[in-house]
Amino acid sequence: MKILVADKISPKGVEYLRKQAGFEVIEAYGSSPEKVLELVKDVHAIAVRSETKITKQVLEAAPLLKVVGRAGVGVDNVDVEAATERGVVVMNTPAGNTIATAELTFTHILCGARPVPQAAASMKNGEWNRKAFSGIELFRKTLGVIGLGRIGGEVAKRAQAFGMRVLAYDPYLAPSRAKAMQVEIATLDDILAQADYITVHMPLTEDTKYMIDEAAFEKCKKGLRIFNCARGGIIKESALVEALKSGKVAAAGLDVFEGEPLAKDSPLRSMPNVVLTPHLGASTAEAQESVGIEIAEQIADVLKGGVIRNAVNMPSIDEAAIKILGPYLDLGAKLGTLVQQISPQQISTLRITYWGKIVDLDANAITRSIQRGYLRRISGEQVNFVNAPSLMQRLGVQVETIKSNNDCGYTELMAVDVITPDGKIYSAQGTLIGKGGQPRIVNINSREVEVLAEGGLLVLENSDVPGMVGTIGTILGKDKVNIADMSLSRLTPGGTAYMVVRVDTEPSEAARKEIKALPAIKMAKFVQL
Ligand SMILES: NC(=O)C1=CN([C@@H]2O[C@H](COP(=O)(O)OP(=O)(O)OC[C@H]3O[C@@H](n4cnc5c(N)ncnc54)[C@H](O)[C@@H]3O)[C@@H](O)[C@H]2O)C=CC1
Ligand SMILES: O=C(O)C(=O)COP(=O)(O)O
Repeated sequence: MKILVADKISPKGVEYLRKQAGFEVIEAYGSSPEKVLELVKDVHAIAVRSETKITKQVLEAAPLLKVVGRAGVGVDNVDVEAATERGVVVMNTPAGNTIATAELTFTHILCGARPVPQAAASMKNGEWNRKAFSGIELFRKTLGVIGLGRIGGEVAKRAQAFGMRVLAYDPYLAPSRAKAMQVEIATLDDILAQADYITVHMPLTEDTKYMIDEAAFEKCKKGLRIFNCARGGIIKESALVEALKSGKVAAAGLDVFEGEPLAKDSPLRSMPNVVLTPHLGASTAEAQESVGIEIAEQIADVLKGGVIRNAVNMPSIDEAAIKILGPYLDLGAKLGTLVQQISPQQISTLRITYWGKIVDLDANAITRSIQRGYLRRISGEQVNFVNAPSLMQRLGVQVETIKSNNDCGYTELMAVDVITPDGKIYSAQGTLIGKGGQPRIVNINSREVEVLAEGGLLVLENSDVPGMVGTIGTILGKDKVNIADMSLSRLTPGGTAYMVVRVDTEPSEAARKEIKALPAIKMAKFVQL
């Protein structure tokens, strides 16, 4: 397995990857986009920070790629949608650089209050100027924290220790977290109107882009001090420059920019009351060691087929959950492929119902496994846990899941129904039986059956006439196909009967034709689970 370390991560992380049996590590930092396209052609994993861009083109140039690991938080440099479609897991390390970034933010806040960088630069110039560099205090001032997640929360704590009043705006925040943090929950307008200091800590999204623009600065107090150690573009740079010029903003501290690296001629570089750092939030020894080792371990786990942690494009499943979920994922995949093989090619809905104990499990993972099973014969090797939902969406199939509390007659049961555009339903139900959780199919197309969900199944619908079992047995015997298991079902004697025959090997085309040609046979399908 080949791993490309495309941005500089901790040597300990690289070392961890090198030590894994069968892993080959290539370190190539600062490569041009063309060089990246060349480097990825035979790699199974790529480790990045925020520099190397993993675009759609890069993903297309990497047919073996399974995982992109981001040693840090923001995945803005990765085309996550394209990765998801290609079944590539994108993962980050959400907590490893929280403190480092909170501390850098606080450094910026302090430098916004007291012009230490400017005073230090003047000392280096041989000056002794005590008049030009006076400041203000943080004590009893109001700090507006926009985005009270991991980093915003740590900044708020530090501000409280400095005796600041903290207002927080975060529309997704649970009131209990705000209460626990002892911050005042506010609207964005409250913050703009009341804050002496504002700091932003959210990802750059459609909602957060230019959240602080000309109109927002209009609403602020004169002399505002503002900081961005999250993502460039949350504060509109051109509006900030104007607000600094007019005196509306007294000081600003920026670690991130609309374009990185920041243009040499950016007006921000020459403004005296602005402190700039080149995206250093996560650049501490501790944070880099933490995220570097973490991402290396996460990548190794994925490549070895183990747990998937901190994926941003699929639910993460830990080791304990995998142990519990394993048999359900297997049963789900089998039911998915079974219904696909007994139904028409075009369907409009895949409806999944869970009963009993399964209702309390992480159904999201099982639902993905069912979709992966359904797509196995349609999308082949390309389908996996990551892209199964988006492939279903591309086919225009709606996926519905129902958790039912009704009595289903089993301790646990899952049903997969496909509904065709003209409203016909094809279905399969399964459960786990015994200590080891043996997967059993207990219903096909509303007929009760009882067969182990494994290997090949001959699913037959026939008129309930004497001698059918013998006839089928003889045809299969002639074909040297051994019967492992058989289940018969009928609603009324002499009506339509259902026969599910589990076979050790696949019947030949000739044998299948012979079965289909029998006058009593209404439907005959060979299904491979
Ligand atoms: N300068 C640097 O080197 C670093 C920058 N970062 C960036 O810092 C930012 C925050 O990181 P974390 O705190 O770890 O993330 P987080 O996910 O813990 O917190 C983000 C918060 O933003 C909130 N949010 C989302 N949309 C919002 C909106 N429209 N208005 C207000 N709040 C909104 C969310 O509810 C969440 O609480 C990210 O953009 C990350 O990429 C992170 C690490 C280093
Ligand atoms: O983790 C983040 O979101 C960061 O912005 C840190 O970026 P970096 O790893 O220092 O290039």
